[in-house]
Amino acid sequence: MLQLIELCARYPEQELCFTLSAKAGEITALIGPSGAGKSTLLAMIGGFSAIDSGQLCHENQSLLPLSPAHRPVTTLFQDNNLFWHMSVYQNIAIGLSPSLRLTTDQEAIIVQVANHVGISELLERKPSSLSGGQQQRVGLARCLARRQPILLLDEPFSALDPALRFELLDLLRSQTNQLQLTVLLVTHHPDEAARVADNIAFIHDGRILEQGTKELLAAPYTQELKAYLGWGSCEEKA
Ligand SMILES: Nc1ncnc2c1ncn2[C@@H]1O[C@H](COP(=O)(O)OP(=O)(O)OP(=O)(O)O)[C@@H](O)[C@H]1O
Repeated sequence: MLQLIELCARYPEQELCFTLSAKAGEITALIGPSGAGKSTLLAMIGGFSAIDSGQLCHENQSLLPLSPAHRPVTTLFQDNNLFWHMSVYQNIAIGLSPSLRLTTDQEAIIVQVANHVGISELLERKPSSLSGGQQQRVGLARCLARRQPILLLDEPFSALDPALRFELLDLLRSQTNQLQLTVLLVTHHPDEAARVADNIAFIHDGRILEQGTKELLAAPYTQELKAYLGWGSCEEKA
């Protein structure tokens, strides 16, 4: 279980404070308007953003004393940080060993993960020769190969067309179940949250204003979530 208890960061413009629990094998979607604090929340968990107070625990151990490299966390961004001069295989390998010197076990992990995400045929190619969807599969493979229990995704598939987005979300869903990952997914698409998330947290002005299952999207409680979803007065009355 990943637990955030009043985990706060204070900036001159805004205070962000989050209380959230996320279980292994589950996807929590973080939705909310631009500037609400979604990406900063992921950065706080990953250790890339300052924390002023509160608790951050995984399996009852505090992550706060740990540097980013030592946290049980891996992150995938929309810009997947692939290295263009390296092969797909090397791009996955670098997530396991910066020197690219791999053990036999690590080599086996790469082959297995490539198979799971459907890029076995692409391992010798360079990322520049791949489609956007294939590149994001490689980025996801790099994250999965690291075998970290917490996977953070910041709008990873936003640039893809809807069919491809859903295909990759379904892949994420199956890998979350299979590897019992704890997944936090930032998305600007409520339809993505509805498709794959076990839980949805609506973030507004640095706080989680509402959370629940996907029913939240059909029956929002606060005016802020209604406004975010684009509900007008007609829908509210219906
Ligand atoms: N390093 C920082 N310095 C100052 N303010 C910061 C810093 N990091 C985050 N913030 C504050 O946190 C707010 C939330 O930003 P964040 O990028 O997390 O929002 P977001 O919900 O991910 O937005 P978007 O959907 O547009 O990516 C910012 O508007 C800013 O007030």
